[in-house]
Amino acid sequence: MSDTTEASKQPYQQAGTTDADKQFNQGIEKHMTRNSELHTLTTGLTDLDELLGGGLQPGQLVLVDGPPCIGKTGLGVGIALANAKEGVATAYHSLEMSAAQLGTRLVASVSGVDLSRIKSARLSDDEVSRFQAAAVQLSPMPMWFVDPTRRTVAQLTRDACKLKRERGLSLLVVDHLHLIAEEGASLALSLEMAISRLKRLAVELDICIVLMGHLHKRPAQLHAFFHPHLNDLRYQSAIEHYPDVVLLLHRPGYYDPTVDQTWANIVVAKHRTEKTGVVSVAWQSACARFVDAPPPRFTSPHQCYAEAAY
Ligand SMILES: Nc1ncnc2c1ncn2[C@@H]1O[C@H](COP(=O)(O)OP(=O)(O)OP(=O)(O)O)[C@@H](O)[C@H]1O
Repeated sequence: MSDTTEASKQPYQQAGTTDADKQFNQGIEKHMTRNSELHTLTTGLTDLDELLGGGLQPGQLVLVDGPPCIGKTGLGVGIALANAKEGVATAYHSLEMSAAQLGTRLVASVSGVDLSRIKSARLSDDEVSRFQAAAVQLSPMPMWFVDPTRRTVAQLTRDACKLKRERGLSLLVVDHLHLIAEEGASLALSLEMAISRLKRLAVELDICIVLMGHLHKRPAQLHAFFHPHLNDLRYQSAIEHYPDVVLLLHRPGYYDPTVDQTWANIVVAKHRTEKTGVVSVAWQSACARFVDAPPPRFTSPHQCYAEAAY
């Protein structure tokens, strides 16, 4: 008798009995085991970690966006430091700063010493000891700076694979997207290709990639009073498809000198598996870092509206 019974000819089968169902159930079990083994990566910011469902995950591409000098590098350095401190193998690929400049940013971020005072070498005794303590804290951390002359995704991929193989890389910060060149492609195509390839790299190496971008297109006059949204970014199709998480930086004081200059918000504008929302943090300009902060005190009705409007 052939196996073409009535049941096997049905175009559908009872839920839970098909091969696809079995594969689905096995997939869920595997996913749950994997999740319990996953090492969540911190952002270094308590409320942000909470909103992100515990933090960032291996395999994720995280896009951090905002206008020039809003603090993208500050956030990237903070995420890299917070994880390297925990022993997470971390690489920082800055395409805009030398290793020495990046080193200065790291020391300022750890010590809280004013960046301009470090650069001018005019430090008080207290600052010298904080600087030295930060350097001692930094030296054993598993953090690598990637050669800033490596400017294509292919070069970046080779370096990341090597670091994964030799050092167990878990976190890669790429600062920033616009400086990655894809030869022979238009800017739009080059950026979309870079975003998609970095997503693939994150999955293939099972690492978290934090990518800084500047894809904002919103008119500046609105920025002080409203949080940025996902649809304020260019290259929507790439943004919709590839990053797992999109963080938008917003500092009302960036646009309006009359408001509290430390007040900053991080908008989780996209998250593939968690809810979106906004967290308030504090921006410390002198050492270019974000730190945890209590909820902001509203100093004008416009600022209240910015909170309520998201
Ligand atoms: N030497 C310094 N002294 C004082 N503030 C500084 C110094 N260096 C940086 N900052 C602060 O850090 C801000 C820039 O932060 P950051 O470099 O993280 O921004 P960004 O968004 O990464 O900039 P870009 O778009 O140029 O990459 C400046 O606007 C300033 O507030």
